[in-house]
Amino acid sequence: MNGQDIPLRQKSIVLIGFMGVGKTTIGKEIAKKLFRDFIDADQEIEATFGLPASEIFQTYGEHVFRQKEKEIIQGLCNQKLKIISLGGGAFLQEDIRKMCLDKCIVFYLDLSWESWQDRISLLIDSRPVLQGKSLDEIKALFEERKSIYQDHHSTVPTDQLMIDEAASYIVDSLKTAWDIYEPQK
Ligand SMILES: Nc1ncnc2c1ncn2[C@@H]1O[C@H](COP(=O)(O)OP(=O)(O)OP(=O)(O)O)[C@@H](O)[C@H]1O
Ligand SMILES: O=C(O)C1=C[C@@H](O)[C@@H](O)[C@H](O)C1
Ligand SMILES: [Mg+2]
Repeated sequence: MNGQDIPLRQKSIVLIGFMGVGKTTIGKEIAKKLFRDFIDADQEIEATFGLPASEIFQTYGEHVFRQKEKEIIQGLCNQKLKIISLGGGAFLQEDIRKMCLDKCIVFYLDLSWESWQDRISLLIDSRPVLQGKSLDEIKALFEERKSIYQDHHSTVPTDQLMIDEAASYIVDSLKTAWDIYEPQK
């Protein structure tokens, strides 16, 4: 099915952004508020290999992780009414960007470097892409990755928002868009 054949109200919601901006945490809250299922692409990949992402990287290499990531996200994009959190590097792949933008509604969670740094201790052990990097190298990656997130439908400035507030912001903007573009009779 092409994206234009899916009613806006039924399109799955995709969250993108750098590691640790809150895609998984906020995604779960959105799912509760909209009574939809939540799916985390990273967790699906990890379940396929029976290994955490860091061990998939170590054992098979990043390219195997990325290949599986594309397959999994393709399957997820073909499902309606889901809330989907992508891994921070998923939008590096043009095919993934295209699929998500065509079939789903894509929200970019935008967090400043200053706020992101406060979370680093929560992330460093479980995100292979951060391991062995200095703070300057991580900052360079953070800045470089911004360009891949520029393809999206809506931005959520998350710096000043608690988890529940960010989820409400997304739900409210969805409801506004649904009412404008697909008013219920
Ligand atoms: N708006 C927020 N305010 C404060 N803390 C937050 C917020 N959003 C997320 N967090 C915290 O930041 C940490 C990282 O969040 P989360 O795992 O949801 O990020 P992610 O975007 O899914 O990362 P990844 O791409 O690596 O999977 C968690 O400990 C979470 O509780
Ligand atoms: O930013 C990245 O490249 C990654 C982010 C995580 O969500 C995982 O998808 C994996 O650790 C790679
Ligand atoms: Mg996550």
